[in-house]
Amino acid sequence: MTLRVGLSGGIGSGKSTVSAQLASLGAVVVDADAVAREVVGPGTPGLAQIAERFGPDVIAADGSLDRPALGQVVFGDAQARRDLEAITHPLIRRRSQQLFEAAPDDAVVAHDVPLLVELGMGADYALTVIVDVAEEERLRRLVELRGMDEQAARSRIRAQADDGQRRAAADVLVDNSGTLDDLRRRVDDLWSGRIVPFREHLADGIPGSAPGAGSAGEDERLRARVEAALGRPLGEDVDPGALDEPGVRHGLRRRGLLVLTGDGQAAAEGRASGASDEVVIASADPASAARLRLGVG
Ligand SMILES: CC(C)(COP(=O)(O)OP(=O)(O)OC[C@H]1O[C@@H](n2cnc3c(N)ncnc32)[C@H](O)[C@@H]1O)[C@@H](O)C(=O)NCCC(=O)NCCS
Ligand SMILES: Nc1ncnc2c1ncn2[C@@H]1O[C@H](COP(=O)(O)OP(=O)(O)OP(=O)(O)O)[C@@H](O)[C@H]1O
Repeated sequence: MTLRVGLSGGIGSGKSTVSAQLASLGAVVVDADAVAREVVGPGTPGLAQIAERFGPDVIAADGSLDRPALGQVVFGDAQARRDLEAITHPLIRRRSQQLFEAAPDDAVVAHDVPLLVELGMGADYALTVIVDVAEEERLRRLVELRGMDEQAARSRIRAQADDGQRRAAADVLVDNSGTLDDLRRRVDDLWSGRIVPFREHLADGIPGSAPGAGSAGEDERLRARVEAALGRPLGEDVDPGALDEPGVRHGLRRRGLLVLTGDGQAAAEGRASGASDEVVIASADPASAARLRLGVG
């Protein structure tokens, strides 16, 4: 089972820098901006639809998409941006799915997607990583280091979620307000401290202890985390369908919890309600023995 990590951040936050390092550490990176380019390449149906909606002014002399021209249109006009997204997002989703499926079974797939929060995609990932830098610093980097026009950068920032909304969606915040060296160390820590143990944990089918094997305090804390994710107290039985709801799954993962089938295998997405007549909730932290066994009511 691949471990899918969502990576996002505002424009200019350092996502590309982080995803390049994750790739060098062994992750398979699926880059939504690159996919977005591919699906509107010369001769594609995507490009034809854009030409139909936005007219010849956004097509360059060589027949390719004039990206700066289209950017000028859509980042100043929310309806035009929605129209563009209605064309491109289904194509981007389909192509990304193919790339996910092509990844080796035991891979860590890092999905670098600028609009993860805006599109409510948090529940798609085992871990959501947000690269965090205050807006004014991102603006400075975009203008000074990438030579972007300040007004153009501001209008893209306005088209995106704000820093608070992104932070609220994060399982892990990677602060990138320091130097590139600071960032490199943080990403190394993220890889060795969170991602690799998480993957090993999944691959092993969560070794070790039976439900109830944690200390009493640990088991109690686990129960409280599950109840917080569900938004209600747990009875003896739980409808596993309730655990499959995207908001709940996301809430469980944000609290570092994994849903397993009764035999201890990690439940695949949307399969907590599979064949088994019970589910087990475990802490994603390999050091914790706490397990909660829930009968299927
Ligand atoms: C408008 C386009 C042609 C401008 O192209 P350009 O080469 O100037 O920018 P590029 O695609 O490299 O994007 C750079 C950054 O702009 C921001 N951005 C791009 N699209 C959007 C959008 N729809 N809403 C908010 N921000 C966006 C992201 O931070 C992205 O990383 C292009 O961004 C586009 O086709 N956007 C629609 C597809 C999309 O939503 N892409 C985002 C990834 S899902
Ligand atoms: N800690 C840092 N200190 C200084 N410069 C940085 C730092 N992190 C990233 N940068 C630079 O800031 C710019 C933006 O970084 P990067 O391209 O990785 O961001 P991004 O989030 O991928 O942007 P986009 O949203 O446009 O895809 C780049 O020029 C990058 O080299």
